[in-house]
Amino acid sequence: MLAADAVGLNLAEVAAAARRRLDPVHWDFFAGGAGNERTLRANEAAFARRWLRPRVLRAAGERDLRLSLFGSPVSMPVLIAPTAFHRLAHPEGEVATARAAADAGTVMVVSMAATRPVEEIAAAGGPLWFQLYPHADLEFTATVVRRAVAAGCRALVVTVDSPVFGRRERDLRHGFVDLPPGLVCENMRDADGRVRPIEMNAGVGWELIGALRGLTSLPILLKGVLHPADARLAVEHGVDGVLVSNHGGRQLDGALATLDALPGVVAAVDGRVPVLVDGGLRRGTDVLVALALGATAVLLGRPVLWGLAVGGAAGVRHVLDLVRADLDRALALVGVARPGDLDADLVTTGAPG
Ligand SMILES: Cc1cc2nc3c(=O)[nH]c(=O)nc-3n(C[C@H](O)[C@H](O)[C@H](O)COP(=O)(O)O)c2cc1C
Ligand SMILES: CC(C)CC(=O)C(=O)O
Repeated sequence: MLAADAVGLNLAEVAAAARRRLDPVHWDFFAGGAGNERTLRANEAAFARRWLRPRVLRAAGERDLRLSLFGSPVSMPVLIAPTAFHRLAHPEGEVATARAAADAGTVMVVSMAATRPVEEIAAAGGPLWFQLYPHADLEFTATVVRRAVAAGCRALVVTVDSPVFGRRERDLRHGFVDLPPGLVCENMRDADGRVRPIEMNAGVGWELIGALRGLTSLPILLKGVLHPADARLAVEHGVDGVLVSNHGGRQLDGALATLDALPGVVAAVDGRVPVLVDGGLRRGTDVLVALALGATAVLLGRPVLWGLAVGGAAGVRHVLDLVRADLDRALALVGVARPGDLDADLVTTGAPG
């Protein structure tokens, strides 16, 4: 284990430690967002606008954070969001992240832009889900999906907020356009073993869901839904879960903060499938607010990369442990034992005082 004071007492301190260790170009790739980074900032700011109205004398007792998601049992409603290029943060890359996820008993969503083969990531532990960018070439998509399924991935997370690539000016300024020599997107190999470039696909429509259903019987989640009408369409097209996300502010700058989008999506979905959310969660109390507003679980993006940069698998584990302990304490302090028992009534935007 890492000494807590060596890596940080909270995620902001872990981020600061990561920044000291990382190449500034890679720090900016991880930390940055699109355009003016309004959405990037808004994700965290949305949590700062919520206040908790705890209940007292509820005799809630010991907390129990466990739940089961799409057939994957998890020890807490906090999962690892898909993020690209973990080998920029640590030589072991996604394998270290997967080991931490397995030790912590949670799901890691493997990015299609992972820098370790999905088979090696799976060997480090599970459960894993696999994130997919919808590629124009369905045959290629089929190759990738078959490989992820064979490796043991238990759900597909299809990213739909990226018909084109967001404009990330930090990367443009640094001229960071590709992985350094020696690193490739190991899961972008076609049937002949050649690595394809990551491609965005502006031509894809709702027929995608049916096409993916033809490839796999795995649960399908849509990642990147903000509009209630799309949430409704997603359910009508038979998706198994909706992930409210604006890609950590890296795609459409000016897009709504995910916490502000969440209640509309939850209302539109109306309990028919689980709603998950990511973006800007940095404290157990943030997790609690998202769950109270209707999310079944949340995902962490950047904080996992900070932990990885600081201490490999132990660093990621430290991040997950911090959030778990913080969530547990926050639940006790609002008088609730199980995340599923949280209620929107505990959260208010009312100004304090
Ligand atoms: C460096 C980085 C790389 C990312 N790569 C991917 C990716 O490959 N696929 C994807 O669907 N989302 C990707 N995302 C978005 C995350 O899955 C997630 O939506 C976002 O990071 C959550 O916000 P947070 O970083 O504030 O926790 C990436 C985010 C970051 C920061
Ligand atoms: C480089 C991309 C493939 C991944 C990424 O940065 C993102 O999805 O935000």
